[in-house]
Amino acid sequence: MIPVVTPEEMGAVDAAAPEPTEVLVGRAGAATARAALDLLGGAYGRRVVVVAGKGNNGADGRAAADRLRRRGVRLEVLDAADLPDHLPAADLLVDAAYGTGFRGDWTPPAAPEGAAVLAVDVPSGVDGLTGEAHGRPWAADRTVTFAALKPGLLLGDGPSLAGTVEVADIGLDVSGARAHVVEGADVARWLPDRPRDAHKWRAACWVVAGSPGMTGAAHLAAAGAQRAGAGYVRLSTPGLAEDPGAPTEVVGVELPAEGWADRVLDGVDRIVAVAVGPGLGTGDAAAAGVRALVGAADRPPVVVDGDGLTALADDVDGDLTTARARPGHGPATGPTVVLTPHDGEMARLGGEPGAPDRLAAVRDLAARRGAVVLSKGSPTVVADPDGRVVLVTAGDARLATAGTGDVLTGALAALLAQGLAPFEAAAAAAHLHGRAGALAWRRGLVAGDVAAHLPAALTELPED
Ligand SMILES: NC(=O)C1=CN([C@@H]2O[C@H](COP(=O)(O)OP(=O)(O)OC[C@H]3O[C@@H](n4cnc5c(N)ncnc54)[C@H](OP(=O)(O)O)[C@@H]3O)[C@@H](O)[C@H]2O)[C@@H](O)CC1
Ligand SMILES: [K+]
Repeated sequence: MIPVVTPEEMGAVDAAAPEPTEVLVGRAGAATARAALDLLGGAYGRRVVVVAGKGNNGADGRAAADRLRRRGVRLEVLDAADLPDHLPAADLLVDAAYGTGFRGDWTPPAAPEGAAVLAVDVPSGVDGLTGEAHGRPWAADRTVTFAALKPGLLLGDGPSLAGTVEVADIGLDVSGARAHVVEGADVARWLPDRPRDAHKWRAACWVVAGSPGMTGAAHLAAAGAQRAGAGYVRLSTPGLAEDPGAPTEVVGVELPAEGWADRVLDGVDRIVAVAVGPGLGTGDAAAAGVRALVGAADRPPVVVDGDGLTALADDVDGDLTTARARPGHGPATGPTVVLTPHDGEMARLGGEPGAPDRLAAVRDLAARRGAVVLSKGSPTVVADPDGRVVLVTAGDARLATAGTGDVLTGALAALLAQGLAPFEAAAAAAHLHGRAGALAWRRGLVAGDVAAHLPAALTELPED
């Protein structure tokens, strides 16, 4: 996992560093110079303009300039506070105006025509916490950031202005980071090896979703569970007797339209995880069923999505979502519920979509609900009530198509059923789901394709 540290947290890391700032600035300058040389494809005779501010970000840029000059690069260092209307011609512009200490607005003259842009730590003008661009920052081809990623490189305008982001180690200890970006190697580590005596019940899950006449979401959730490695998928749509459209290998079990939660709880003996909510409808019976199931003391771990989340809207303090899973089912401690809201559902749950500090907003909701919260978006953010946060950058705009959320819900249930703890299951599901979308077609993608590509996403994981 790649650590993500807010500007404020970075200040504390910096204050705790045993080395003086000049030493850190020297290393930051060296890393910047290396990235510059890489972008330039050489040194001698290349023209580089460094725009440097008066803080440490500017100091990093000046330190890089010294190194580059010694390599024969033709350098001009310009003061960010006193820029000409037109910047001199250059092969590379190094943006070291402002870093995490930026405030206000930054509307510099245009970058020299044809010059590559290298941002130091964060593109100047981009808020290191929120990713919001203030003014008209230069769009970088590459950003070299120090010690850890900053949220502002991953959120808001950050990703489109930062270009390719590289984290340079400058000797700071970021082991206390509370947020991380998930990588394939993490997911590989979390997934259990398939045991030799694997039998279908080992990773059995039950999808309770859909409503009579509206079975698409249920089918997609079931397919997501199948393709993310569930050994057995049971599917029930309350009030629906026959479901000829369900995926072939799914085992249909009939549930009454009302009072179905008791029937589920009676039948979960060998079921390791339950998914509830997609397409269930917002009628009273559906909502009562969700509440009874989620609030039951003896249920397996459960992932709640879609209409299931609406049913939990009033459970503000998490009385239902903190119900303990029964012994032997799910983790002995920690949360046993995963909530997977998009922004609208997040607001319904009392969360704050669009909050400037998105990581804190998701973390707060998880703490209040006593549940893992997976906030869908770009990136997807997963928080545990204990304060841990991961960002999943694997997905892209292609996933913003109807039904992909249902696939994610099913995949998440399958990972819970394979024994992952809720936080890791949510992070892994979001990663695999994002990769499945990326591995599928560039255009014309439908949700079923995402499910169909989950095995490819699992297969491409590095060997643990
Ligand atoms: N963390 C670490 O451990 C390490 C961090 N390092 C580096 O330090 C960077 C953070 O440095 P920093 O704190 O000095 O802040 P920085 O971004 O240079 O800006 C603050 C200065 O700019 C000014 N200023 C701001 N906005 C302005 C505006 N719109 N227009 C005009 N002026 C404006 C502001 O002025 P003031 O508010 O004081 O008036 C202040 O003087 C970080 O991003 C990384 O690159 C590494 O060197 C090594 C280890
Ligand atoms: K910068």
